[in-house]
Amino acid sequence: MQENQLYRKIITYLNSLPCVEDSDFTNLFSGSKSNEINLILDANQKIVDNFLSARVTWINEKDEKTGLKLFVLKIRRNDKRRILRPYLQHVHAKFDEIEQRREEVRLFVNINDELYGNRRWISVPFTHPATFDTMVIEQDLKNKIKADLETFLKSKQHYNRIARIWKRNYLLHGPSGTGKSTFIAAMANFLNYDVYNIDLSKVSKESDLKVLLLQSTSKSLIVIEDLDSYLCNKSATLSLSAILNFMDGIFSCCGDERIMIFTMNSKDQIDLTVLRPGRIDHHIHFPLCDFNAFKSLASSHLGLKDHELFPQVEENFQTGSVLSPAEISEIMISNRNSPSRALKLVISTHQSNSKARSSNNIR
Ligand SMILES: Nc1ncnc2c1ncn2[C@@H]1O[C@H](COP(=O)(O)OP(=O)(O)OP(=O)(O)O)[C@@H](O)[C@H]1O
Repeated sequence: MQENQLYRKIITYLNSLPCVEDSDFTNLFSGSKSNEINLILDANQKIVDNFLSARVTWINEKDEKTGLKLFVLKIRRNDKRRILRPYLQHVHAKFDEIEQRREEVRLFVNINDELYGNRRWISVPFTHPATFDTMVIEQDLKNKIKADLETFLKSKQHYNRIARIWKRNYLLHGPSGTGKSTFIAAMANFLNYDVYNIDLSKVSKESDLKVLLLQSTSKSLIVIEDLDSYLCNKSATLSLSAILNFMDGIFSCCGDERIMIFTMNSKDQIDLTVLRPGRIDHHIHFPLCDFNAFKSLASSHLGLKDHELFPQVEENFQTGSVLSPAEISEIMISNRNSPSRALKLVISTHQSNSKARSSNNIR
């Protein structure tokens, strides 16, 4: 069942009121910063608000039979006509203000558990430190992506005018360990968007996929990782048409200002209908490490701008790229106290991977 967005807005609004501290039972939760404590309204509590000199009462209830949580709103009969609509508009506006101010990005994962009732997502604060600055990708490409995202953010009217849904779909493709997941984190931090990460193995039918979209919010990244392995898996439960509908069907238009991101190790085996514009608007390739990428990693991980072993590393890289940034990064992290050892290991790993690759090619 779809989560009632108005319910979410009202909870957020009420939890922001100073009078939440006056209720008899309030839950205390630690916030994303170490010294932050948030008060969250408990069940069956009454909150009294004032609006345009009228008293407004909210009671937080739970329906015993259905388990549904609901709010009862009480306004005096004489005030109702005068304040009901403006008051609800006020709640909407305050909610938008709170969302704008909210710095915390959250990571949502889909669940398939009766315990959570109708909820399809659970979330935790998203604290991944990646930024575009820390990513090792070509500077030109980085600038293009940032510009594309900035244009997207300012394009609400443009999308409206051309009758298109305000969303953009990205495909990140490249071998394992080249930074696709890290890039998603950098994108979320750049946009300050929540991340909804869909695990398709927990989705058994197309309607569940639609509910997941309906229960996600605007200003979000909707992510499906390793889509190629799902599409090539003969025992996958969702059909190709379910995935195509998800990518740009009618349900993908609920909520706007969204970015969908799909990752693949390779798009070679993928049906072209998956990749057509609208389903994928922007393709970004994540390659294995070349010498320039290696130098960026050496600078950020080892503080090296140059080293006597650099020419030898460069010579190795000229024979082709066989190491991912993840592999090089790991070598550098484990040997950060000895840059020379780190570089020697990069060279020897590169050589052994190259040998393994060419003997595989011969066979
Ligand atoms: N281009 C990159 N820039 C900076 N760090 C990178 C890059 N690529 C990989 N890394 C580092 O390597 C690790 C693994 O990267 P990541 O998980 O993003 O790769 P991936 O492409 O998503 O891999 P997979 O396809 O296996 O999921 C991360 O800790 C990340 O910091």
